[in-house]
Amino acid sequence: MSTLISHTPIWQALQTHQRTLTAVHLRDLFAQDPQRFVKYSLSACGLFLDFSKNHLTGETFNLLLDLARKVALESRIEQLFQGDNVNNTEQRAALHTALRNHSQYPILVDNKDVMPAVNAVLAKMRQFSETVNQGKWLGYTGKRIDTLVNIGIGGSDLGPLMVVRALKAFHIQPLRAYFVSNADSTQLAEILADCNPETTLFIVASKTFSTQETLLNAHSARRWLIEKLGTPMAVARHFVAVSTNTQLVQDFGIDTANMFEFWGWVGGRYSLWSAIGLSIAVMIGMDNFEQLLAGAHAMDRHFASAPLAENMPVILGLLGVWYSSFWSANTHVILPYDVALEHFPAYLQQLVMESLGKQVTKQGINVDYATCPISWGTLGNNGQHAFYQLLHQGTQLVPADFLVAIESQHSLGEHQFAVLSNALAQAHVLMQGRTVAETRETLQVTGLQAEALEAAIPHRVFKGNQPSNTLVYQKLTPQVLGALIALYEHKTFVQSVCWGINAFDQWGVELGKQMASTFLTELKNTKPSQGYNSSTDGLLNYIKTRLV
Ligand SMILES: O=P(O)(O)OC[C@H]1O[C@H](O)[C@H](O)[C@@H](O)[C@@H]1O
Repeated sequence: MSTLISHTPIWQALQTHQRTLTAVHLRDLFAQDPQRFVKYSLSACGLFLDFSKNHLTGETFNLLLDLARKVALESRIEQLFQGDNVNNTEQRAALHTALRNHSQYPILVDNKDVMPAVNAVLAKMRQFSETVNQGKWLGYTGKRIDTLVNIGIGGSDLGPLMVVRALKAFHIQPLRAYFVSNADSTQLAEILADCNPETTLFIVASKTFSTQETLLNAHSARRWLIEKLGTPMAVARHFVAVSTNTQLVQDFGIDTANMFEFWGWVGGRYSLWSAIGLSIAVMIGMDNFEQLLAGAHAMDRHFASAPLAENMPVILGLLGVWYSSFWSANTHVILPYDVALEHFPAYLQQLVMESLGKQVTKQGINVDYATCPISWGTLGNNGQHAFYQLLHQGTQLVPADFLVAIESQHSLGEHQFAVLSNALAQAHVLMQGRTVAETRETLQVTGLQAEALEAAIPHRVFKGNQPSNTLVYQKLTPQVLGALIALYEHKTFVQSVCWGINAFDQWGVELGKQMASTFLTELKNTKPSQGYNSSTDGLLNYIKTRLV
């Protein structure tokens, strides 16, 4: 599209419609329509979505669907799945869906079906993970591997870390996994202190194999191993690599027989389904990894085939656009009521903000509407005792997603009732609020004097009207988790299509990296730094004189 979507009648219709809704409280929408829950909820792939607690009427829904049609969402979804150049600034496809294509339909990239290569890597991952799981992959001194250390950052860390932690109940014993990502040596040093060099396997995960933090950590880990085991020969039994760059893997000193390949058309933040998920495959076993892929594939099929009005990622994506671009919601909070999903909000931050934190369209035109919200969140139960105050009585509109497991991974009697009642209570109160009259009524029974009672009311009123989605699933299995992740991937894609932006590049991270390499040289240069600006020069020189 050459013009901005904001200059079309449908966008303007949504703006006008939004103004009519600002005065309508969510509780009124429920009062007006007893069918809201039935109308605005649906199931797909083991997930149940209630989106009725949103600033949404039948008219809103229709207008949002018109927006989806205006941006030709259905054909854009088709293009994504068939391997078109959807990532136009890098001239490539974004085919994470091919990695979990359990239907095995051919997917062509440059006229070549990618499925045989995908299947070959999956087979290699199976063979490797089974060898490790059966205790047949031996370290240099002949001992079985019991510890994995994944060295990677960004998409080569957040996805595998999140899934490995989420599926702890499925871990194969006696394996344990660590994740090293940060350049601060404290992280690696503390992990190595817990590792036995004879039984530790390092997975160096990097799409480019040129990421500063990852290479630093990989080199330090290799030095540690050689020092402990006394010979560089040990590296072959204790290091494997996952990358698209064979040459750099070889240059690092890892035998390509121990390399697991993936491809340029897999974006870093969409890569946990590829060999980047090797730590997952080893920790939960390849059969469970396949279940994760199957869950994602089921969501892919749903996304590609369900009508727009019954399509879960489409609905979530349209609501995302609705709040960012029309309601000025600057943030979106993710609130899992499932400890297994502790790392899900952090994982989503990269998926959402690296994909949608863009200010120009795919054609390079500056947008004149808000795009990506700040994505944040933490375990809901903990958040209640930390930041929910702001959600309830602050001044900002904060759309929320409640992620609710009916069953915990480990059942201990009463606990799950507490979890579920809290999740339901928070979503309810955020929407419903408590009016002045209701607050007064509540306070009257406390026997407060009239004046004190009136003074107390404003502090105890809840405006409510905070929108939320509630996603419920029975229990987090590999399959459910696969579907959940794919749901958010596709939601993100839907938003990108509506905003006309590229969800698959990340030019915004480059300049900082380049500057860091300039400042690395500056820090090592004993002469005073000058010529940047007084703050940067001042900080460089302050730190340089104190470097030990
Ligand atoms: O996998 P790598 O090539 O090491 O990249 C790791 C990460 O670094 C980059 O800076 C990108 O912003 C991320 O999208 C990527 O996931």
